[in-house]
Amino acid sequence: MNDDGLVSAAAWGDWLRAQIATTAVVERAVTEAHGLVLAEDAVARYDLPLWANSAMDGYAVRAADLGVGVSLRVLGEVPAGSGADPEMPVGCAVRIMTGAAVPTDADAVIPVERTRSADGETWARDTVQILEPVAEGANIRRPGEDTRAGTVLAAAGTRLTAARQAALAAAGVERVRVHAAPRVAVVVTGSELCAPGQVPQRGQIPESNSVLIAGLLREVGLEPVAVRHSRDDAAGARALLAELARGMVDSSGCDLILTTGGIGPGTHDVVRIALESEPGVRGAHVAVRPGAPQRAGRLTDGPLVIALPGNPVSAAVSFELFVRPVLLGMQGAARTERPRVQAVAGADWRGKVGRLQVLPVRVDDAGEAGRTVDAPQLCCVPAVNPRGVSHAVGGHGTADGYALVAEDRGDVRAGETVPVILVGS
Ligand SMILES: Nc1nc2c(c(=O)[nH]1)N[C@H]1C(S)=C(S)[C@@H](COP(=O)(O)OP(=O)(O)OC[C@H]3O[C@@H](n4cnc5c(N)ncnc54)[C@H](O)[C@@H]3O)O[C@H]1N2
Ligand code: MOO
Repeated sequence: MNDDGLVSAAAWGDWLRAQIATTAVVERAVTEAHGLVLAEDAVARYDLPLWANSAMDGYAVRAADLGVGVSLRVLGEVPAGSGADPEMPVGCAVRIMTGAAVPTDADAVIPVERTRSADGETWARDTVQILEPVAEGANIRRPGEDTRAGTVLAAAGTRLTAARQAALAAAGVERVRVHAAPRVAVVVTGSELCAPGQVPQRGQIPESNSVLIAGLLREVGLEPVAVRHSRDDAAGARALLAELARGMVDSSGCDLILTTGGIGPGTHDVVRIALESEPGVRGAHVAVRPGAPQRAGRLTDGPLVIALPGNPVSAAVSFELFVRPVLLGMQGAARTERPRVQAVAGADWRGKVGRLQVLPVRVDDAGEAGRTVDAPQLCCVPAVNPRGVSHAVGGHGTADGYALVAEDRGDVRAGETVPVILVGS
């Protein structure tokens, strides 16, 4: 790959992946591991459910004792959390609550609604009458019917979502081995940028890329270790990158520096100027719209740097296509790309053969495009004007996803199907 040559999006992604070093493997409490990627399989320690337990508030019974109008002697009560296992002679019942361990002698639970007490109260004290019998096994959640002890609940390479974390906690897994979260520093560049809340003077704009990139990092479970702004001053930008590379952000340094802006051919494009002398850093014109200019590589004895274009939508698209997979790859994730869904285009738009087009779209399941098809399905319409995407930070904020129009496709016509990455929920 030549510096500043035209490369496909796939080739640029492959080259970036080849630069990745996976982060250290560390042990964490399951409760502290949300969003991290498992370095080893996590195996259920307990059966789920752990005990035969009741799915209903009612009476633990022997199914063979039941019949319409039959009365059973009530021996007592087993609430959830009780360790009691009362003996149940024939013709007896025990009040039992949802989640409570079912007595060994019982083989069914009859919901309280299918019973009557002698005194008209909901719950019988001494004798309960059966209104509608249940079959053997009814309303008992069997040990291991969900998951057996010894089952791999989450394989190495899996990211711990809240649901996976909860599954591990429920199955008695206390600690997991995970890849440490990559430490990411963010640098935005541009002398035209003013801080949020400051009133822009002529030529200035409110800075938004740091909000975008820090937020996208949080959406992938990472808190940036530093967010800095460099003016368009080459010496200052070089000094800031060197400072971050030396690990002066905090005592532990960073694994990745993400920059936005300043990578074009302009006289003030300071990130390009600062990185041009770095032997491990490559620049390329990637065949993708938006997000064509890209520069990345490893600083000498230092972290990986990925320099994204400054246009806000170009930066966001570049993050989705190139940075997110790198962040997950650094953590050994088995899956580094989001799934794609098919959606019907609700409008015509122009494409360009030879470029992967990544168009921010609004997606719904009954929108304008729904009228062009018989069955309800996902529809997408451009969230920005397809002729001017890269700067359209406002329209981009209304998008739910990115339509991906392949390099060989060109124009898209209403009613055609396009793959979409959903990002907005
Ligand atoms: N002669 C050429 N000019 C440009 C080319 C080219 O190939 N030849 N490519 C264009 C494309 S495509 C892109 S993308 C941009 C990339 O330029 P930079 O990465 O150098 O970005 P900047 O010039 O610094 O900024 C571009 C644009 O984005 C705004 N911006 C930058 N940072 C922020 C921020 N933190 N928050 C909000 N907005 C930001 C900036 O004001 C500019 O409007 O180059 C084209 N030009
Ligand atoms: O590549 Mo630029 O990101 O099209 O606007």
